[in-house]
Amino acid sequence: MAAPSPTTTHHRLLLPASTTHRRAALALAPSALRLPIRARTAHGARICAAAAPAASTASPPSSAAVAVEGKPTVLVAEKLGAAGLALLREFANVDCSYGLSPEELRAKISLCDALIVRSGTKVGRDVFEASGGRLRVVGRAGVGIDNVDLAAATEHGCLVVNAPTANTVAAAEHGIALLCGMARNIAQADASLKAGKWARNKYVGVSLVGKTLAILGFGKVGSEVARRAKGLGMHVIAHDPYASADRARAIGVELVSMEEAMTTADFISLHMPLTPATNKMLNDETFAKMKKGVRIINVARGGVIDEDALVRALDAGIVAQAALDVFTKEPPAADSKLVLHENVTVTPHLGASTVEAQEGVAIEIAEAVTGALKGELAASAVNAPMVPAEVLSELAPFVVLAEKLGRLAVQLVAGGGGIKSVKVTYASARAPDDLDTRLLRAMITKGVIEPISDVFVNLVNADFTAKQRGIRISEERILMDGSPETPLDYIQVQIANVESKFPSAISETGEITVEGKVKDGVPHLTKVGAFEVDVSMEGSLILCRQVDQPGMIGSVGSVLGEENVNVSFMSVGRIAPRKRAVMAIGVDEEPSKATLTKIGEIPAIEEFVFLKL
Ligand SMILES: NC(=O)c1ccc[n+]([C@@H]2O[C@H](COP(=O)([O-])OP(=O)(O)OC[C@H]3O[C@@H](n4cnc5c(N)ncnc54)[C@H](O)[C@@H]3O)[C@@H](O)[C@H]2O)c1
Ligand SMILES: O=C(O)[C@H](O)COP(=O)(O)O
Repeated sequence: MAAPSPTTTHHRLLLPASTTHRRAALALAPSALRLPIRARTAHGARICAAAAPAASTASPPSSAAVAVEGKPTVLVAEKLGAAGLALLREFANVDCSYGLSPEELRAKISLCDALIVRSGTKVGRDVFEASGGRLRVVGRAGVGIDNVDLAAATEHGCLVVNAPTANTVAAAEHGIALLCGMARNIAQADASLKAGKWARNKYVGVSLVGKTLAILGFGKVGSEVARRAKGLGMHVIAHDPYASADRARAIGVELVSMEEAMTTADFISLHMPLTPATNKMLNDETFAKMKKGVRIINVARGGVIDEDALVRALDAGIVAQAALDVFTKEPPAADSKLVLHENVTVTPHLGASTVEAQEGVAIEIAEAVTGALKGELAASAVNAPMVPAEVLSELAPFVVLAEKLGRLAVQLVAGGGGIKSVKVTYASARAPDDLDTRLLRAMITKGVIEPISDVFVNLVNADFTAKQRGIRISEERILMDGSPETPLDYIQVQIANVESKFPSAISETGEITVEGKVKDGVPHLTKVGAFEVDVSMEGSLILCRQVDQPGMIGSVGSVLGEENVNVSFMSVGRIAPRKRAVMAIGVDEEPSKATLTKIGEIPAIEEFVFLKL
């Protein structure tokens, strides 16, 4: 007979919480998904689950203005609009500390639940390490997240959200301003006149009408620039490997190859993110292909241009002029040849800097950060899978089932450290491409890993954590007959190549197997090994394998009754009458070791296990 081995588990939250607040968090606990969602779908945004408790008790930084006990602490490291700050203050202790050195940021961060930055603060691995696990959300008040180490954030289970829409128009307007200003030498002529000169012949410009503008990166800003340039009478083409040709056509823009963009454009405007693939995308080789006298505008990121190569192209006359808002190093060196070049117009990263955009960005990021801290769903998560709101809402009960099945399966393993392979089977009448299982997989992973480790698993770090522990999570679909209205018929979780402390949980094919369904919105355990049972998955569970004979329910029930342990449900699954059976008993209270030993001593009971759901 297997020795009783109660497994103690804590229901943890999707995002790390301070230990002292786990109790508060429990109130939120099905928590992982609190619906309805603060809808951002008006922007066409998709939504991803992130959850956490609303509070943390660690002392807030001394500089937080009114530090209220029990509220989370948000460090705002760069200037943020007043409306956003007001929203944050309704919910959190807000510490506005602008211009921190990297050392100061590292020193403060372990006292903060969330950090809000713009492009001027580098949030590297050192910051996540220094946070000691407390930092749960990084909010980028703007679009570009190249200053945040996303891999490190993910590894630390920290959600990164941005404000992707509020500064689009401002950036596009700045791009157009630079385009027009450069074509007519506005900045140079202004400086010349202020220096006492009247140089009418020197500053003859070029016209825009009829000229070809190539937009590289046809996303939000790129397409707004295109619309405006069309209004100026320009012929607009765009290169973007991921953009839809239909969307481009709808605004009269032709999508072309990089080669065609390089060789035909009179003006080139850059609007792609800085990634390893776009780093130094304009370089000696690409400048050599351009039309002589091309003009370049960059309001994206400095790093997408090889700046030394641009100086060479300007000196060689390949590039007639450049207008730059962004630089590889910001601020650039005072003696930067590029900045000081007479054919270059510069602004100090002002693309997003309009009053309207900054208020919008501040509100957008404050909503995203407070929502994530409250355990709501982040529409603008950048390091977690995005799941559409409607999908989340229908999957919500299956998410709870998924975590409980994972939690149950791992407790059945005799010594959990050796788990290498978890197989999940989803039985559904839906076509495979009509069922998004990423969230379910993350929750099963959470259920499997948390009881056997100290790590917090959430939607952000589930896949990473499983990989790091050498656990392969594989998924399989079974196509059922029936109505595709319900997303899933059942979920099965199997753990292969392990021994079980309840050997009856091992199926004919050799894996620990548990299966469950959602009935009336409640998760039910419907199969253990080869035995069919039907118990709702709440509280704790005793599984017994016994000889199927009369009086077993009464015998176990009376042992539990002697200790005043309330039985909430019972179900018996048997292979055949009077042969082996598995009895699943739900209990409201945790029985003492002595009581569990007494159950084990009932003669017909061959093995049993106590499990926490
Ligand atoms: N100067 C500023 O103050 C300012 C303000 C806002 C945005 N930005 C920057 O502008 C850029 C664009 O912002 P957005 O909001 O339009 O982003 P976005 O994600 O909507 O658009 C970026 C586009 O670039 C495309 N792209 C990716 N790789 C590419 C490649 N190799 N070649 C061509 N296209 C590629 C993507 O498919 C996408 O369509 C970002 O770098 C952002 O940080 C700067
Ligand atoms: O990526 C962005 O949103 C822009 O570059 C704006 O950056 P900022 O918030 O530092 O102005």
